[in-house]
Amino acid sequence: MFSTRTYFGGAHIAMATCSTSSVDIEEINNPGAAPYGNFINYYTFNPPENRLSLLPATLLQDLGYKDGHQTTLILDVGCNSGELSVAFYKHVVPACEEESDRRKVNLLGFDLDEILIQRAQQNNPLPSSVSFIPLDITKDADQLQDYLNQHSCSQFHLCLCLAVTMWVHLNHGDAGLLQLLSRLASISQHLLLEAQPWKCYRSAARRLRKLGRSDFDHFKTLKIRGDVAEHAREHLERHCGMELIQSFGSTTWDRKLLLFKRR
Ligand SMILES: C[S@@+](CC[C@H](N)C(=O)[O-])C[C@H]1O[C@@H](n2cnc3c(N)ncnc32)[C@H](O)[C@@H]1O
Repeated sequence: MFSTRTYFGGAHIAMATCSTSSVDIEEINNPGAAPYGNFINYYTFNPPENRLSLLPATLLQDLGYKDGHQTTLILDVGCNSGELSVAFYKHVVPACEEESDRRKVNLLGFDLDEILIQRAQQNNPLPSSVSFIPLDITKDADQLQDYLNQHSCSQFHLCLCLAVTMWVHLNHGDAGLLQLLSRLASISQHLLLEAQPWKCYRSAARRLRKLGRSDFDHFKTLKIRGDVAEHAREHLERHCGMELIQSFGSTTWDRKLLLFKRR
């Protein structure tokens, strides 16, 4: 196992070393430097707009969460330094809305990397609506239940799980990936999922070997491989009571944004 944050000569390899335009951060970054995908400079390579441009600003209304009738809770899994969390919030809750309406939409972001969470907390421009906590989703999720209880809700209305699945999969194996999906499905009405494609796994493992470090704990024994997003869809639909309701197309990194809904 890796310690949560170990740096080996900087967290990224220069983009100039990459020859194809579709190469993405999980391929160009040094996984030895950020073995959980906890890159310190993630948003310099993957600005929030890359994904937000695919999502309608009316997403919450489209899902039936409108007119401030109820508290709407959003969960951001593996939120890194919080830039996408805040940008997503601003994207779906326009600034022109009354402050009271903004308060009715609350976003909780969490990440296992405490330093990234400190940065997210320090730079948070919307502390009355957006909050960040350190949490490893593969361990204990009591804090998520506490948050739901505080807001008198049984589930998050929308859960974002963007560019996290590969890191849980590589570090915790097939069982860890399926547990993650099951756990998120059990606490969410809607789940927006961006799973990294298999080519990113190969690149992450290759980079680690180049550093002379042992492989990710589970890479060679993974049975879930190939079309990971399709495997995730199957698991969510067959075992978690969710259904795919929309695909928002592919990002510039060739990743789909899949929206699931509790049946
Ligand atoms: C590639 S970044 C993606 C950040 C953000 N979700 C986005 O898409 O912009 C992956 C993040 O997942 C976090 N992460 C990985 N495994 C995690 C776990 N078990 N629990 C919580 N966060 C985790 C990493 O620390 C990292 O910040």
